[in-house]
Amino acid sequence: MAFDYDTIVIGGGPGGMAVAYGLNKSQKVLVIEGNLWGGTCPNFGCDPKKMLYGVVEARRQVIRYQGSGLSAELKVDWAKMMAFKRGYTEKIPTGTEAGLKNAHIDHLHGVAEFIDGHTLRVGDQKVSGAHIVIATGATPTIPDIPGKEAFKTSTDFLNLSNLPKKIGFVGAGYVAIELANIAVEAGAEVHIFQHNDRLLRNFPQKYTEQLKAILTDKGIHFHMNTNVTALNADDKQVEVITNNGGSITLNAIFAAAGRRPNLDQLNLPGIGVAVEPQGVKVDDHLRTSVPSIYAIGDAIAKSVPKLTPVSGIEGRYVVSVIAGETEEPIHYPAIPHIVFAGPELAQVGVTLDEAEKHSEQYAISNQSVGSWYTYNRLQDKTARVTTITDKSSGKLVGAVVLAVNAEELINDFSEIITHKTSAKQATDWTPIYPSVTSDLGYFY
Ligand SMILES: Cc1cc2nc3c(=O)[nH]c(=O)nc-3n(C[C@H](O)[C@H](O)[C@H](O)COP(=O)(O)OP(=O)(O)OC[C@H]3O[C@@H](n4cnc5c(N)ncnc54)[C@H](O)[C@@H]3O)c2cc1C
Ligand SMILES: NC(=O)c1ccc[n+]([C@@H]2O[C@H](COP(=O)([O-])OP(=O)(O)OC[C@H]3O[C@@H](n4cnc5c(N)ncnc54)[C@H](O)[C@@H]3O)[C@@H](O)[C@H]2O)c1
Repeated sequence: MAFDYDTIVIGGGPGGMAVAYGLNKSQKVLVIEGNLWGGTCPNFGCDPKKMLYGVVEARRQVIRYQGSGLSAELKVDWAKMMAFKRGYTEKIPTGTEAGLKNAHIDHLHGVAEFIDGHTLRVGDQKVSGAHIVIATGATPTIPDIPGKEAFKTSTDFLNLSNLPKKIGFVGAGYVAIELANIAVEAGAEVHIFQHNDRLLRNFPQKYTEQLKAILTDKGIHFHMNTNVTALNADDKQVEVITNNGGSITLNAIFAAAGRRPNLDQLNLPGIGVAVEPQGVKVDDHLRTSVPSIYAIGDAIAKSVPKLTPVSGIEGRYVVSVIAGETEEPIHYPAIPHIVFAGPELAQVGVTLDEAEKHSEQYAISNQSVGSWYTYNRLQDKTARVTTITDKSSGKLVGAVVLAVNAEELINDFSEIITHKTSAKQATDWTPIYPSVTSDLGYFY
């Protein structure tokens, strides 16, 4: 049977793009995008978030240096900071589309819906492919409570033209903590409502409690064990009603209670693709229950974190499966994850909980490093690093870092873990001195 395309990709985010560019060399490929070319990460996720984070962190670093040679009092100009962000994001959709044109990859703007395992409807067009890859990402979950129409999302936050005076977040995960930190540093009164007593559940509690204390010192109000039960909004303000009988009036409330896969418009039940609450069900070759259809990225149910690099790994893996280059199941390297909260909290590999449970197998080294040269230089007094080594091999298998520049050390640790580097190999070279990497030898 002849199809219009060898492979059709639904979703023009990091996952979908990895598939399109990977297969384009050998196949006729089509990418379909229903919203902004480039997807969540560069338009309303990682990249714009980190541009705002960079500005507020620069101000915070000046505060850390008070008494060490800097004394300026800096204020965040929200409108100018947003203009800086827009200078980047406004070019993303057209730039991404231009990249597809230059690479001669066919692309279609519109929302795709399955007709059968090989055919899609996009508006009034029908297109068919020998393979179809679902790379549709995820979208914020809106808590189902009376007045829920008043909820704004992370996308709205990253587009706010003015910073509201008093704002709240429902949830205490990555999105809430990162955006709350930006808002409080920029001068807002910030409230976080979390239904249990745990923030950032994917990180060790000892570290999240330390981060919570730091963020509380910055002025964030944590309302733990608190359910938001209703919202009562007018044009200017929103009354947030909670289960413990209280209420607080804010100028904006953001839903940051997780993200759900974008599957509603695909007609997956209609064509027999199995779905779980966390996303499309896939096997260890990222095949769905319909053999011609694969799924990747934030749209799938999986145990690894839903992050941009993971969507990329899965996209490149599906390329090799579809191209017939591998029959091996997908193998994930050690995947670092981080919350950019000034300081940054990052983790990779075997978790601290796991290491504590299996003390016969793992050795844990927990060090307060605030007085080390690298962290003292930055006046990062609360910096802390935990390394986890396998007792039998002596090799590093996990790490947690809380520091203003945790992204750097965690990247080093990830590389060491991924390549199963021995302590000798890890330190048998000459990094720049002084630098984060030149400290590696002290962790062994
Ligand atoms: C505020 C925020 C901050 C983040 N920060 C980080 C970070 O610092 N680091 C990190 O690694 N990750 C971060 N993430 C997560 C990261 O953005 C995602 O993991 C990543 O974008 C997933 O890529 P994807 O290709 O799977 O999906 P997406 O990037 O979501 O792309 C999917 C695309 O599919 C399109 N689509 C959906 N349904 C259809 C349809 N039926 N037809 C056609 N097109 C469709 C969507 O419009 C979208 O453009 C952040 C996310 C958010 C929200
Ligand atoms: N730095 C990063 O890499 C980064 C940044 C932002 C987002 N992300 C990605 O986006 C995903 C979504 O982030 P997120 O923060 O929305 O989700 P999350 O799953 O990290 O956190 C959701 C939080 O909301 C809480 N919650 C759920 N329902 C609630 C309710 N009704 N009331 C109060 N609290 C409630 C949960 O207990 C949890 O603490 C992340 O899992 C991650 O994959 C990554």
